[in-house]
Amino acid sequence: MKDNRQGFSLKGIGVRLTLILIGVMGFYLLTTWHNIRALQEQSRGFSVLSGSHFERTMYAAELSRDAEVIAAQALESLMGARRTASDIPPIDQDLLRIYQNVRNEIEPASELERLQLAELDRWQKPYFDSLKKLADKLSEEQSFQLRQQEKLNDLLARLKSMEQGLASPEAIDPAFNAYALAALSYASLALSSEKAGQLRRLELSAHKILGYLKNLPSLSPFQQQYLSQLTPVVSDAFEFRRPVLVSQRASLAAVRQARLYAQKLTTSSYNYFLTLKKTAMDATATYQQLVSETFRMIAIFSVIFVLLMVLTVLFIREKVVRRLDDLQQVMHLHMEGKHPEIPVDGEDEISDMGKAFSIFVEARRKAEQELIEARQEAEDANQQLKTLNNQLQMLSETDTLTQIPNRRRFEQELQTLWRHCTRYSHPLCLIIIDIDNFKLFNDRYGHHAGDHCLYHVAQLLLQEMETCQGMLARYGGEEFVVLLPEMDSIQGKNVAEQLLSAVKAAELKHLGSPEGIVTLSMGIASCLPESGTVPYRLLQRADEALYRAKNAGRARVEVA
Ligand SMILES: Nc1nc2c(ncn2[C@@H]2O[C@H](COP(=O)(O)OP(=O)(O)OP(=O)(O)O)[C@@H](O)[C@H]2O)c(=O)[nH]1
Repeated sequence: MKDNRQGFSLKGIGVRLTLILIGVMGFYLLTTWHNIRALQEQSRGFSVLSGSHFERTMYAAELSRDAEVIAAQALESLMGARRTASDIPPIDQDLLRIYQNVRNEIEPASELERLQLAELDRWQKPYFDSLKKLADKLSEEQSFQLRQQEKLNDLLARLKSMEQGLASPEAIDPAFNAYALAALSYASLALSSEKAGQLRRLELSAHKILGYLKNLPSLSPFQQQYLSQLTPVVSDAFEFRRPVLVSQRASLAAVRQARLYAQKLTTSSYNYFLTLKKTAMDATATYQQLVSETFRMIAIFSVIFVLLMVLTVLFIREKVVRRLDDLQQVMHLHMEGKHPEIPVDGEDEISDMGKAFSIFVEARRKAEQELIEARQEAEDANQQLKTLNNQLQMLSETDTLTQIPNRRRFEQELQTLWRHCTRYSHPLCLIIIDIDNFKLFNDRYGHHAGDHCLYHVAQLLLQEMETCQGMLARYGGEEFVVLLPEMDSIQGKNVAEQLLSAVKAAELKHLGSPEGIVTLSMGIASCLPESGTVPYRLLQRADEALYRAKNAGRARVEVA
């Protein structure tokens, strides 16, 4: 059995639609996969950004802040040391530890970061060493100040005592008193002096006054004793202040050193912070770019997807639905008997349907054509049969020799006219015609000539009968008969005379006849047929009339 199913072909509408749908679905899966990957990439980037860049940036910020706090605390310590010897806050060891912990958390992520962390580490040790040195210095200064406090109190008491000494009754020289008071003032100013140069200038001034007082010409015993006490007090004041200034200068230098390192450290950590911040900003920009790219791709894919779907719908509408509608319409029109052109374009299932329908229509058209032709042939055969039947009928009712109705036909017509005239009470006239001396004609001219004569006479009679309504037939042998419906004997006789004259006028040669030509004898009879009667009597009467015409000499008409 033949398998009519089509194999795999790209021209098939089903295969094409399937491929299109697979393509659209594949595109959809591809774009979805791409978007998922992009989102995963963005998610990972964002995790790195938040988990690494921002964390390390925060560490860098903490580092910078810790360095600043430690530096500020060191300054605070210094200020406290200058205010009072008992009020020096210690440098917070926790901050140092925290700073170190934060630093340990940071690992460089690039060459630039590594260099910046190296710079940070470069200043880290000197900075903390300087802080330690500062702390030691401040501690040392604290103990130094505690030791100096007693000396200071003693010195202040001695200065006060010397000042009070000038108010005794023995201090009567105002100039001496003024110079001594000036020397005491310089000594007092030395105790609050902040700079070594200033201290030296005050000391020079004080020693100049003391030299002047010693060189006075007439010093009283009181004045000599007072001067011997004043000179060590003034010298002690300057000797006391000098180490204090040295100690303060050393502390200040330690603070400046710590401050310098702090500045270096904070600058390094701030630079590192700026680098990490830039890295984080770059990562954020990259992330934003990825997001923008994803949105752009999604928008492009969506537009392409929508376009593909629209094209698919248009393709289905144009290549399937419209063609199916057209084919359906054409099929309906064919079913209604119209014959529009069947669409068979393409090589897919629909065009195959059109071709199959076209083959069916063509087969049907051929079948109908064959049916029509068969019908036509049948009709032709029928017509032919009818003609043959008619011819047969004619032959069966026509005399072969004379080509006029034979006796059988005559008798049928006689029965018909008999009934007709009976019904309508019309007369019916009958003429029997006999060729005179025909035996002699045969004998003289031969039977064949006799046949020809019979034919000739019949045709002459037939020709004459065209002018009147009636029927001519060969009754048998050389006898003819004429039926004249609705005619009486008189009218019948006129017709008979007319027939007689016509044959006579033809002058058919018959040397056996007294007149030398073919003549006719006729017997006429007519009647009003009645119901229940038969025409036999009418025939008999016409025959009797013919007999009389023969006996009367032939070539004449006799009426019954
Ligand atoms: N040639 C030919 N002769 C026929 C035909 N039928 C009859 N006859 C002849 O017609 C003749 C009739 O002769 P008859 O009956 O004696 O009559 P007749 O000779 O005509 O004499 P009347 O009738 O008395 O005038 C016969 O000789 C028949 O042979 C026919 O079909 N052909």
